[in-house]
Amino acid sequence: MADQPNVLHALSDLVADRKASPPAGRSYMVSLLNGGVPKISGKITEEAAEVVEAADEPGDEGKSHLVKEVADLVFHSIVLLGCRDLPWSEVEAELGRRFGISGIVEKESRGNGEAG
Ligand SMILES: N=c1c2ncn([C@@H]3O[C@H](COP(=O)(O)OP(=O)(O)OP(=O)(O)O)[C@@H](O)[C@H]3O)c2ncn1[C@@H]1O[C@H](COP(=O)(O)O)[C@@H](O)[C@H]1O
Repeated sequence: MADQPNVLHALSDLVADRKASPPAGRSYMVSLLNGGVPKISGKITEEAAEVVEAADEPGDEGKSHLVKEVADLVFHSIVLLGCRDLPWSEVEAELGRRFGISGIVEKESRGNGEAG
């Protein structure tokens, strides 16, 4: 699975499956889903802080740590989306919609001021 390009979709599908039919055994995903938005949001806050901490760690070890922390953040974000019955494909579609549009232009189109 780790080498497959669509692991994000597979994880998103798994969240929906776990939500619909929680397995009998231990499942971290199910423990997150049982805690709902407050629990998952708390983990996302923690994971975001860990990404920031890892961001400027030196060398290859620091880079490897940063990758792991970003993976944790993305994983928990996918679980949050699933908790709200949203598939990862909605995020991809939104990023696809924005692709090629300057962030400054895109933010102006939201009607709430300048980017950055
Ligand atoms: N991709 C993940 C995944 N990424 C991160 N995690 C868990 O997220 C948690 C991260 O929490 P913490 O940061 O508190 O962990 P930590 O050990 O303190 O880490 P650091 O603080 O050192 O960064 C750990 O328990 C990780 O195991 C994940 N748990 C599950 N998955 C996927 O979800 C699938 C289903 O999982 P279960 O529902 O548990 O079977 C698995 O097969 C995996 O494919």
